[in-house]
Amino acid sequence: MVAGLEVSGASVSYGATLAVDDVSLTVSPGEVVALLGPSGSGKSTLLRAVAGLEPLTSGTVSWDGEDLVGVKVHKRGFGLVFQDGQLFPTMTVERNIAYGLSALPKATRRQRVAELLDLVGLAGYGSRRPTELSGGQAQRVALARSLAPSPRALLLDEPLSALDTGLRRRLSDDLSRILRATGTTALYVTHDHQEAFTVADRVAVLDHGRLLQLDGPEALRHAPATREVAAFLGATAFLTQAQAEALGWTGTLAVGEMLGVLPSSLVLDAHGAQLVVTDQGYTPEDVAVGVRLPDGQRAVVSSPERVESATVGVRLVGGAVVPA
Ligand SMILES: Nc1ncnc2c1ncn2[C@@H]1O[C@H](COP(=O)(O)OP(=O)(O)OP(=O)(O)O)[C@@H](O)[C@H]1O
Repeated sequence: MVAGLEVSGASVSYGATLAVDDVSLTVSPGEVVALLGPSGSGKSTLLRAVAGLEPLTSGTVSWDGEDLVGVKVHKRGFGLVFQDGQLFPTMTVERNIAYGLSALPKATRRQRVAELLDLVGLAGYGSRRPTELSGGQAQRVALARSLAPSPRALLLDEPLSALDTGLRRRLSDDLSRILRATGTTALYVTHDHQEAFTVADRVAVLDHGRLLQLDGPEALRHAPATREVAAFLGATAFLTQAQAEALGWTGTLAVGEMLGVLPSSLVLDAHGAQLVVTDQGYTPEDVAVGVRLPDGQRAVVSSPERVESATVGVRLVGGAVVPA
């Protein structure tokens, strides 16, 4: 028996669309697993199936070995957080958080609400209405409300995606801290790589309803299971040992392996291989310089400034090892 959440051979169809295709995964107690994938990859459908909001076409969802198929949403013991926290607009923040705590004596309830407000950094906001909160504050309240009844697991569907980028980064750090401080078991849907890698212990990469890989951030970065996963994580080119060495790489590939070139794999080096600059784009931190590799593939190197010449010297210092 596997403790925690176990999804086994789960499929969900909408008519002819197979939205989730034979997915199996486990989330151990206290673990946070992110479901990451492009739009339409089946992340939300899988989460909704775990929540009981979507029926499985086949497979099972269980908790501590107890089959949950047929168990109603509110009987599953999971907390849910959605993109728009769906707070009750006429209730104060305090009453929103206390919503699932009606069984507790009043004093205990108050104490629990105060604890949660403190946990999400909103002590003193209890008497406000949701309309008097910023988007980020509202999502913090939604999180506090879901955590209040101490659910056995939290299911979060793009909880930060309605927020602007800066706030999303800060809140994903906070979320990660809060989930760990409370030892919460969580399944977390996002299409944002950075958010997934910040919040989760392990990341499940989905595409076309299939689970491509489920691993820790380190393993995903350095050893993606397939070229498909590497490309999704940002690899733009795949090199043989000889091609990598020609760019200054000093590592060794085993037979049947290739090196995926990520944006962090190349550095500027005046004495390195001279490559044609194909395009340049500003990011808030740097200039992403597109270069043409000798075999015609495109890669990206980070530069502090715009490159004014037609070619630039680069050296390959790393990459993701993938099966050829
Ligand atoms: N209620 C529905 N009826 C019919 N098809 C649906 C329904 N919900 C989702 N789908 C289809 O199922 C597939 C998976 O959708 P899902 O919303 O799970 O993807 P997602 O990875 O969460 O995407 P996004 O990041 O855009 O929210 C898509 O092809 C989608 O069009």
